[in-house]
Amino acid sequence: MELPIVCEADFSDPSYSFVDLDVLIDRIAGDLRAHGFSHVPAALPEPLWQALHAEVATAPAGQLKAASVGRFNARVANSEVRRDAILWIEGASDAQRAWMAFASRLQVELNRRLLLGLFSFESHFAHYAPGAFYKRHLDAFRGQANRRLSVVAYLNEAWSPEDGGRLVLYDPEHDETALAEIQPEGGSLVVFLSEEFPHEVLSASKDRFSIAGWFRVNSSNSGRVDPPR
Ligand SMILES: O=C(O)CCC(=O)C(=O)O
Ligand SMILES: [Fe+2]
Repeated sequence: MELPIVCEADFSDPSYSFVDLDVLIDRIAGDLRAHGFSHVPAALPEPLWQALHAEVATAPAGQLKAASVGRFNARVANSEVRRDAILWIEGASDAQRAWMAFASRLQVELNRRLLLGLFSFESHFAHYAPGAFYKRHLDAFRGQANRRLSVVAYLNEAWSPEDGGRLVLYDPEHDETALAEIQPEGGSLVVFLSEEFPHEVLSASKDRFSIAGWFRVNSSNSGRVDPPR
């Protein structure tokens, strides 16, 4: 589930490659530096997000599991908090490997530019059936967690404002203030500091598909001071 990045081999269909990856990563890094979050519409190549959409939308019944909340052995399904169903991405297809190769590149480049110390990446498909939501939450608990950066990619064709399903990002200082309300349009990408931004997923009137992922720092080092000389 949690895979240290070991290589950047490109296994994938050439139509999955990013045309201007450096420009995209520069933009994400600049936004993170200035605001702590980034929203880039039409970030992913269309053939890639469409292939990912096809995988999750046609997954055999029962492959996606009710998502849970809480940490470690306290994890429980809690349908009052979230109602999505998830499937972990572990490289089962060219499209999954292309997504993971993108995440790997993002990890390396953001570490280089922002010194975030990102160490590993995990991500899952998510399906929000009509009416499903994810109430306001933080992806990491300040001080304890090793989730440092959250990434969400949307996989929905022809989404319109009336369909609902927006991601609302709240201001870390005034958590009644919405900083951004993001439509889950296919190919768009949202990246934000996991410990900083409370956020929620509003219910939608149709099926909503996405990928949610997290970069972690190395838990065996986090919070430790340097050893004495
Ligand atoms: O799908 C989204 O817009 C965000 C999902 C989310 O917040 C999560 O899975 O933690
Ligand atoms: Fe979240």
